[in-house]
Amino acid sequence: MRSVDAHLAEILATVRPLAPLELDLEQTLGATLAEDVTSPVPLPPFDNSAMDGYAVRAEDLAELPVTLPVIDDVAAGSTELRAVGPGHAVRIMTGAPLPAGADCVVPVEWTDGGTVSVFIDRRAEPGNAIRRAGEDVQAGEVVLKAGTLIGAAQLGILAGVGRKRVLARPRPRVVVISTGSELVEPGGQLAPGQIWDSNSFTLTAAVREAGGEGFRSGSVGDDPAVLLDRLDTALVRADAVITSGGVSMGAYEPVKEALSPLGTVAFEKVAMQPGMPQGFGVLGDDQVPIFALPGNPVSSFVSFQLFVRPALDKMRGLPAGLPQTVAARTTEPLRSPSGKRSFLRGVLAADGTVSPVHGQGSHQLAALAAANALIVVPEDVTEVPAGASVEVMRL
Ligand SMILES: Nc1nc2c(c(=O)[nH]1)N[C@H]1C(S)=C(S)[C@@H](COP(=O)(O)OP(=O)(O)OC[C@H]3O[C@@H](n4cnc5c(N)ncnc54)[C@H](O)[C@@H]3O)O[C@H]1N2
Ligand code: MOO
Ligand SMILES: [Mg+2]
Repeated sequence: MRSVDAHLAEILATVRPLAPLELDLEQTLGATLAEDVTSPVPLPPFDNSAMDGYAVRAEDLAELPVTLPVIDDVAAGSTELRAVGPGHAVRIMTGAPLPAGADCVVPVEWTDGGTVSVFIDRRAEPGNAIRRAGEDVQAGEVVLKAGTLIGAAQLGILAGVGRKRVLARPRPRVVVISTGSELVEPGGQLAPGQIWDSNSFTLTAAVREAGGEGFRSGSVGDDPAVLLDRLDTALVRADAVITSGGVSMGAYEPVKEALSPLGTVAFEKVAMQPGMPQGFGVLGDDQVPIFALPGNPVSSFVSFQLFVRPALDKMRGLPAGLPQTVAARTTEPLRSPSGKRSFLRGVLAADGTVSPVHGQGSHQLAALAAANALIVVPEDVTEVPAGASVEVMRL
């Protein structure tokens, strides 16, 4: 048997970061920047008002209350500005450029709101409610470094510095294929012996949660030839492929049968529970990674978290490794097979305790859905007493 760490190491040694592409701004959510992005201008580009109010000279507020003539009215976007002379006020809106001569803004709440003249009864210090040019970003400053994962805020600052296109590693495109002649699409009728296909949905959703683009290709039954045909189609658009089922010791194991002869996909027993039987390798001239995950729903889900997610991180140009763990105290005794790392499904509570869910079989998908964490029991531990500290991966 191969250890969890050795299996992941083999996977990470094989997968490569995707090549950067010029992406349209709107395609960049979840992509990873492949260039340092600088701002061509300072941000804000000009001194402007932080509040709706009146731009004045602070020296004119020396004696309060005071009434000043309103000589102009500037909205955000205004370009023709009259300078604020001594004893003058300009009505100004948030974001509007500060007129020359003014050195502070009096918020409208401190005034009578007048449009011809304004009555002010509260002092504003020089600089009050003014946002200075370059206060956020200097011209030429790097706002995002290569390697940054683009979320909503990062996408926002790309737009904020005027970028329409950026060089970034795209989200990996992953095709998900399930195998098994017992599978029926949800919504269809079950005949005796049949079940609804859940893995193709779970794994496609897991790809999306992990920052990839998931394409669900549905089930190919148990025929290795149909699988090979489906893989040919998938390879046209896929950066990686995931299959579920057909990798164990049965008489009909289409994934193993189809891929073993190619010599580029190895089927292993990984020393873990669940998820022991699985395969990994590459397909086609482009050496597209393929993850042949076990059919049991919990086994394929756990294998995804341990192996596919880090591989997708690497393809995205992000740091890649086993999911982080946190320490927790188990509320119940735990058992684990000797020589395998166990990933028990549990509920991690706010008080730092974790409770294994009822139903630890690798077919028990409802129990997985009730869990929010995997309790990791090392290979050399077979029993953990209640109250002991355990490592936990959040789901
Ligand atoms: N003699 C042995 N039998 C089995 C072994 C073994 O070592 N010796 N390993 C067991 C373990 S562990 C696992 S895990 C499974 C792996 O099975 P396969 O990858 O070959 O998957 P299948 O046989 O196709 O299906 C297993 C199980 O999962 C259900 N399944 C499959 N696909 C789906 C799907 N898309 N949605 C929902 N459920 C699915 C399928 O109906 C089976 O119940 O092998 C054990 N056997
Ligand atoms: O390893 Mo299997 O994944 O236990 O059910
Ligand atoms: Mg099987």
